[in-house]
Amino acid sequence: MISVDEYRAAVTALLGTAAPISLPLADCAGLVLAEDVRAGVSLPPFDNSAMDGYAVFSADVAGASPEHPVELPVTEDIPAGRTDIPELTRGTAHRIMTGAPVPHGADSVVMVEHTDGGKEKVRVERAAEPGAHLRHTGEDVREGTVALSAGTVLGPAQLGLASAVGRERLPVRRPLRVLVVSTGSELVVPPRTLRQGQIYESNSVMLATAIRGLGCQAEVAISIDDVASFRWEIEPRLGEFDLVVTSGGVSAGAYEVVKDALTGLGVDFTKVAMQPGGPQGSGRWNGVPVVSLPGNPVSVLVSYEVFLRPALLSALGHTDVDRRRVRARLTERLSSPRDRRQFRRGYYWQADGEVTGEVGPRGGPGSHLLAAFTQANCLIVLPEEVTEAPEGSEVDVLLL
Ligand SMILES: Nc1nc2c(c(=O)[nH]1)N[C@H]1C(S)=C(S)[C@@H](COP(=O)(O)OP(=O)(O)OC[C@H]3O[C@@H](n4cnc5c(N)ncnc54)[C@H](O)[C@@H]3O)O[C@H]1N2
Ligand code: MOO
Repeated sequence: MISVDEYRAAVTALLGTAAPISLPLADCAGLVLAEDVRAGVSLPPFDNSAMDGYAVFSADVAGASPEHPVELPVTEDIPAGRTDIPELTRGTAHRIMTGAPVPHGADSVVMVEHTDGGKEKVRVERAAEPGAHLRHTGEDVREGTVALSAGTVLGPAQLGLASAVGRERLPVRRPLRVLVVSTGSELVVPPRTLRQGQIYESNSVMLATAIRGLGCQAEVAISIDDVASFRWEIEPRLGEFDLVVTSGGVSAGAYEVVKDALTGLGVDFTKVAMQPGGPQGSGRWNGVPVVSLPGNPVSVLVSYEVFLRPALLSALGHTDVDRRRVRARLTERLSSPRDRRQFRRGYYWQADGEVTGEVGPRGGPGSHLLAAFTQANCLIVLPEEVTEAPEGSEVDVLLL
């Protein structure tokens, strides 16, 4: 039997780190930048106005007030997008809009609200400090400096900045292409009619959803419990994928299709000291990483959380791969098998003003209780040495 931490490290090492690839910004959401990105332009690229109003030389409107307005001729109109930059002559004003380039010779902008809004000539009713309402070249980012550093997770702000400094594509860690294989002769896909002894398939939906949620690609295949047909269906497709994740067929029965098909081909099957999710397999099949999870749906999701999610995040270049861990008081007594780390589905909440939250189990320990998982927002972690956790005791909780 291998420990949870050892097995998690083995799966993370198996997946390694994805190579960099250049992708259009629209395909980069949630991915991790593989190299530093330097700004192709300064931000702002030119001195520009922060307000709609009039560009002036501040000394020309010194002392202006509603009682003693200063009148200036308006000699230019500068909307945003005007590409020539005219010069402001002392004693005149240019009408200017937010984001438009500030003319040479102007050192401030008077908001339109502090004028009569005139087009030919303008009455300025308030003095302007030098520099008022000006946004300076490079105030946000200087051309040539690192705007986004390698390892940055690309969300809306980061992708917006990439576009603002002139990038159309970015070097990112390539999202893994994952083949999710559900095994079991009892499996039927909705809306086909169930016969006695059959069940509707759910593992591939869970895994593909979770994997896609990280920014990876997932395709799904379903195999019956027959070694020859499992190999025949999956082996020719291995070259299309960076990872194969199977579920089912790994424990001790007479028809363990995944274990029987892949033992001796580079995939090792073992027991991990946890519950659920004890029976696991991992290795390479024709060089392609394979992670084989047990078939029970709750075991699948818990195995995903404990092993696959951190390994996939790490492969994608993330450094923060762990769920947030908090301490919480148990609302009821829980028991756990000796020498196994137990992960129970739970609901965590923290009352206003309380330092420590509370957590209650959702459903029992059974790894077939998928409906209870849908009521959970966390996993309660009962360590290997714990067999009893009394009501009111503090436990570790992983927030999902
Ligand atoms: N004698 C032993 N029996 C079992 C052991 C053991 O150590 N000794 N371990 C148990 C544990 S723990 C688990 S977990 C399961 C794992 O078994 P398998 O990985 O071989 O999974 P299956 O037998 O194929 O399926 C288990 C269960 O899950 C259902 N299932 C499978 N795939 C799907 C799917 N895609 N969608 C929905 N449900 C699925 C399947 O019908 C079974 O009910 O073994 C225990 N037995
Ligand atoms: O390990 Mo099994 O996953 O307990 O149900």
